[in-house]
Amino acid sequence: MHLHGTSTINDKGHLTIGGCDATELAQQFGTPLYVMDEALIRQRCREYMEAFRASGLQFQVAYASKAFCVMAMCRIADEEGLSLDVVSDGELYTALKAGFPVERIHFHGNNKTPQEIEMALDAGIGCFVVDNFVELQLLNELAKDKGKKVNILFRITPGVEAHTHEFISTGQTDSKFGFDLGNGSAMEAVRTAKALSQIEILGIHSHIGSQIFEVEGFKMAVEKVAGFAADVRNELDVTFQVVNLGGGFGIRYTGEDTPLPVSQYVQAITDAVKEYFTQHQYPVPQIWVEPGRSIVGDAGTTLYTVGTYKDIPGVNKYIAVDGGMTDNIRPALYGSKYEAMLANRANDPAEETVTVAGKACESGDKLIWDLELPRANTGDILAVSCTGAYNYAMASNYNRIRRPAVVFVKDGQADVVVERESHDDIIVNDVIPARLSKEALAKS
Ligand SMILES: Cc1ncc(COP(=O)(O)O)c(C=O)c1O
Ligand SMILES: N[C@@H](CCCC[NH3+])C(=O)O
Repeated sequence: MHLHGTSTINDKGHLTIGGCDATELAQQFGTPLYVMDEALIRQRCREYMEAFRASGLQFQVAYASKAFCVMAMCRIADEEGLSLDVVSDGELYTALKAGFPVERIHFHGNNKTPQEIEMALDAGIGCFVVDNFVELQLLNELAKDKGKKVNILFRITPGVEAHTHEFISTGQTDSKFGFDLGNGSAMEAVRTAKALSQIEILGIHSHIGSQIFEVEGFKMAVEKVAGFAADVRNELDVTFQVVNLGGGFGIRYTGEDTPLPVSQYVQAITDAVKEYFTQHQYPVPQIWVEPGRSIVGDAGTTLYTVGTYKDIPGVNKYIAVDGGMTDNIRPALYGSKYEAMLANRANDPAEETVTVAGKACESGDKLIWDLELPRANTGDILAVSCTGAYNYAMASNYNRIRRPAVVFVKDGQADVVVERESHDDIIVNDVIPARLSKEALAKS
């Protein structure tokens, strides 16, 4: 397993993260346990901020909180000077409760409810990334009711097609997100918004996909956005101050992944912005981005306790852990690959290839298909790396399995930032109607 961030092997042959012995963390906090390397999260935030500072452009780096949204993470994003992208009232509530400055929060989503819009307006949100015509009208009406003006970016689908880069999957025409550039609806959206009394047009937004390694897709998006901005200025006399290029910067889950350093993504984007906007004699706008995975992904490690072992001679060997698809749905959902090791026997040589299975009642509940490991024993601690993004965020209570705790580790200190769910948490929203109570049944 590749050792990310502050991870090392200590003289007991144990994996350590943030100066904490992972085997001891497992004992202290129980498993499954999400361990987040705080120094690595902060390092990634700083890499973005420094690369943008070096570009000389005005910018905002908005952490895409969908990747991992808990109050402690909002505090780190705030301390590091990032903005925040939220996509639901739940993420907004988390950020506000964490004291995140509301003017640096951006609200996304293709189907924001009236209640969500009102909550964001009441809070005084920094901007809405408007996705469609229904939202545009609704936003204007609700803002009028409240006597407020509201800043917006238009989310456009730039038509950067999947056939050029298979992984670029949200920027194409057939997408549930945004106003299409090619069919004229993006231009129509700007025309409509210009006539709406409460709407302040700040700029434009494009997000082309996730876990992207090359810079070409981003450059193509910038080229399209710059051309569109120039057309809008000519046709409608509207100048965009902000161009938001979304997230999608890839990370290394396994040796098959080949991400670039953050600074190279940022430089490619800022260079493209300078080049294409200057070509159109357009004032170079502020650049915003929305990285999620690349801020928190490789900072996360999940610790599990190995339970059962099953050898099907000549076919497969399974080790089962005390979590699985409920804390990491990504292998089952996308076929995602991960690396792992025995945290308590880090120096033991690999002896066999196993499939790591979860404990959910579902054949597809597998975390890793072909892991080289020493012969694992019941009670060993399995560490799966790169689980910081879209793991806790997408965790479920399937089979009424309780969601794990999350700890932040740094300089030998471990702090719980999310408590493990209790049995009572599992039933907290359950209601037994009076007619189904045991007493009522006894009477009938
Ligand atoms: C609009 C938008 N912004 C930002 C992100 C964050 O993407 P990533 O975690 O790949 O950086 C996403 C998710 O893909 C998204 O849909
Ligand atoms: N949840 C996805 C990414 C979706 C990005 C959100 N637009 C993942 O785990 O990789």
